[in-house]
Amino acid sequence: MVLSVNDVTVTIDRPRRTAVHPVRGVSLSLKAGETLALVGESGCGKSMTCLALAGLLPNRAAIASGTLVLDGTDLGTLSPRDARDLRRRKMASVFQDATGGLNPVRSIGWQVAQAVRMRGGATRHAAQQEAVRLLGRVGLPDPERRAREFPHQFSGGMNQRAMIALAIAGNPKLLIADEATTALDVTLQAQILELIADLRRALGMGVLFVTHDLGLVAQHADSVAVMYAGRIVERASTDSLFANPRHPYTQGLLAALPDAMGASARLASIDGTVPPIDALPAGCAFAPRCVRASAICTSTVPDTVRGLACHHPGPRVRPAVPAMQKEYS
Ligand SMILES: Nc1ncnc2c1ncn2[C@@H]1O[C@H](COP(=O)(O)OP(=O)(O)OP(=O)(O)O)[C@@H](O)[C@H]1O
Repeated sequence: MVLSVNDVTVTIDRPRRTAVHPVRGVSLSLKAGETLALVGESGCGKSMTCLALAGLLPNRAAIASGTLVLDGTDLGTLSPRDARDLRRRKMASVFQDATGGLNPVRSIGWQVAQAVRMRGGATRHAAQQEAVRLLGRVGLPDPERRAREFPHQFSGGMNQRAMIALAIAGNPKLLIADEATTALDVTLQAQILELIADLRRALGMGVLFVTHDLGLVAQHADSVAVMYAGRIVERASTDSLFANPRHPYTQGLLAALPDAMGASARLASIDGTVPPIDALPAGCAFAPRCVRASAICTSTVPDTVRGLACHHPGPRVRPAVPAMQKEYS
């Protein structure tokens, strides 16, 4: 396993108020070469999960319990410094707002070359050449010249591409991409996802990606974890999740997909909203929005059994949305 996340809870301390838990008992695993998509509505805890894995939680937020095993090493057994080093060597992350991840006083090429050297141990010259090649691969025109430029000379989209080059430089074992390509135009987004897929296949990189786009999930992910109010409510292979979602929340998300045939672009969003994390209902957090909720749902949090956390899992009641075909294997 490239990554095992076991029962991880993230706590945010709040001055003079009770702490909140944006991530609650999350378990995930990722094999080499596998792509796992993390999906769910806004505010479900996807970004907090990624930040926890990447060691980038904001102030006052921390992993309160659970374990993270990265490429065979339990990060909890390491000193903070060693944990940071291990993460730096083995994993890379790209978030939607890229600019914060770049150093303003170093050229783009220098930064990518540094990442190549840090992970791969290449010579300086080879790392510089590799940096130019990577900048070309993420779609930067004239990469040799662009490599000498600084982040402020780049547009937002170009910086996003530079961040992706930086992330995949030196072949990390694990790539965490949190809405990493959302800001890019559709063609470039497709190119970058293809590039990531190439690297995944060629180098056995594990990819955890967060997206709101279920079409991308169908095309690029091997498996899917559906998150709701800080918990994983359903985990399954992409094929089985799209063909036979079992959790009412997953069924709601899939029903919100426009008809794959384009016949009706019905966006039937799920009634209600995600509860705020400081006012979660007792029992299953989805119960107030759930068509199948019964008394037990409002009193008892469901255990996760074979990847499903639901008291009443079952086939969907709505008409089926045609399963989307995977474009890449
Ligand atoms: N610093 C903070 N203090 C308190 N609560 C926070 C803080 N940061 C985030 N949250 C809360 O944590 C929860 C999870 O947020 P998170 O950003 O992980 O969701 P998300 O699923 O990634 O949403 P999106 O798709 O919009 O990025 C939300 O309810 C959010 O309001």
